[in-house]
Amino acid sequence: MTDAEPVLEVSGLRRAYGPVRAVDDVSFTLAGGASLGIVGESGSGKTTTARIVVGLERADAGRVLVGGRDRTAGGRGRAARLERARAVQMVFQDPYLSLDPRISVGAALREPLALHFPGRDHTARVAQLLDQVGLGARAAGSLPRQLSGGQRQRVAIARALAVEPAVLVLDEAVAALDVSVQAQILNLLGDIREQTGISYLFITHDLGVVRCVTDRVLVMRHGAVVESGPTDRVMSDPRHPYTRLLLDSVPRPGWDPRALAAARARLG
Ligand SMILES: Nc1ncnc2c1ncn2[C@@H]1O[C@H](COP(=O)(O)OP(=O)(O)OP(=O)(O)O)[C@@H](O)[C@H]1O
Repeated sequence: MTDAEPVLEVSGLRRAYGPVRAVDDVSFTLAGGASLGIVGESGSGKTTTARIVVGLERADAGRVLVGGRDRTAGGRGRAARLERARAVQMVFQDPYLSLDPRISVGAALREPLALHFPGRDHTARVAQLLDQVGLGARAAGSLPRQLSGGQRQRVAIARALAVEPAVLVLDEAVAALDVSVQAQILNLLGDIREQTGISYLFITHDLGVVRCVTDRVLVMRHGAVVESGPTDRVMSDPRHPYTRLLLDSVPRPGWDPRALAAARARLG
């Protein structure tokens, strides 16, 4: 954990869908260069929280400050939306859905660059982004279907990084990948954080992922935060019974950090 200024401050967030309290008074901060996990079972409110943070969903109450600026109110105009998008970007679970099948990788990367930095030549930046996510410049000419699932997720990450956001929100970003590819993508995300000082908000149901890539974790249940703290402490000494239950019922056998470490070692 760093002592850096918070890049993201969320306080008193609430969102209900009819009688369902999807997000029920959620507060947290994310420091510059830090990685915070939000864990919880299906329906606990993780995705709704993430979508409010990036501006895809409105909150009934509460505040979202990014870089000290309030992003909760207003923000419907084009300039406000662009400004928010520059600060916070999101990577989704399924790059098949987030990448347009008709658009080449190079064009997909040029899109946000043209939107945010119009009138410039982005050729060098596209090559740099592909390099940053471990894809060669030749990938620029490929269509999504010509790439593997892991390569597509690398493209989605590159596109999210294009505008150099302060915060990347990753919603189950490795859940659709098989274990060895998950390990590669988690490694890549670790490297990118080290190189750029970007902050991550990592939404996942997978405690193995949390252990690998976060320094702090927030445990959600029924829309509320039941426990939070340094990941090591929460994993080794859970204080809330629900956290203990989650730890005792790791969702997929064989998906544990040792398997990840071994897969990483094999991949070099
Ligand atoms: N657009 C919506 N309309 C109605 N109910 C919704 C909507 N979005 C979420 N909910 C409900 O809010 C609750 C929290 O959902 P949310 O998707 O945030 O949880 P989650 O922890 O991300 O779960 P999952 O991992 O399954 O996505 C659930 O009960 C869900 O059914």
